[in-house]
Amino acid sequence: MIQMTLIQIDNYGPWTVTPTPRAEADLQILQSELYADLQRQFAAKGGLVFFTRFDNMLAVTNGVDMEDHKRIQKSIGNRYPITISMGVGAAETPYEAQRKATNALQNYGGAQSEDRTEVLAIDGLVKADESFVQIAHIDINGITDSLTDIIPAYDTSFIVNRVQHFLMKKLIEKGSLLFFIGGDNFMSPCNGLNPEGLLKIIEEIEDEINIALKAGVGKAPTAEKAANLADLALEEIRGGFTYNLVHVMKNEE
Ligand SMILES: Nc1nc2c(ncn2[C@@H]2O[C@H](COP(=O)(O)OP(=O)(O)OP(=O)(O)O)[C@@H](O)[C@H]2O)c(=O)[nH]1
Repeated sequence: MIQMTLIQIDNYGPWTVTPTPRAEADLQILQSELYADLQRQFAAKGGLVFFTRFDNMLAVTNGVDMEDHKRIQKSIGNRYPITISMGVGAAETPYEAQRKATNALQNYGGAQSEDRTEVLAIDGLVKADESFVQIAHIDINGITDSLTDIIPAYDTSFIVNRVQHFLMKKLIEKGSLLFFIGGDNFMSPCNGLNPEGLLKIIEEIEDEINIALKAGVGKAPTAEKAANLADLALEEIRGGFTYNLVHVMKNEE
């Protein structure tokens, strides 16, 4: 079972334009600092936050309990000019877990409802003995040599965004999520997706847009361990220890 948390800034839209539109640079600083702050606090408990849309962030939070969520929520409220509400859900697939988390929060009212602040809506938490996270770290082959050092930076960004769209569209059909994490890298919480299914998606994308991908897959009880195993599996592909385009590493504990 995987646990996903939706982190939503309370009543953020109206706040950004009250009393007049706030300087965009200040909003970018706030969003970036909030993301880093949440990443640090959830990572301390083995979680992993994806910036998603910044006003709405999704995190894999296996091992992060109700008290942990409350403490993080209170800490943000103490130090920021905004507050956050959170929804938590658990399921066999990441898509279903985030759907439950979102629905739990939506039941407390709208994102811009003035009556809804610092809500913690828990649909379900993963039990320790059922905690399982599968994460794929997906990377574009040789982007530095083939694109970054060759074509204009914006054109490379366009291609990376196109790859992201194709991956999201194909992975959502398997109940998996996909997040851009920087450079030419994506992470996919993908409980329930077998390596053959991921390989098929990689092959389809190469056929459709001529972009070669590779993926390390990590399986562990927490996001932190699964992501690290995915990184190690990806390094094994880079290092030529395997010629597979999808390489899996499991938690040995
Ligand atoms: N967030 C994140 N970014 C990474 C990671 N590894 C690389 N990057 C980013 O991705 C960019 C490209 O790095 P690489 O993927 O190693 O370069 P590459 O040219 O694709 O080489 P290969 O991946 O070996 O084919 C770097 O400039 C970083 O911005 C990672 O593990 N996490």
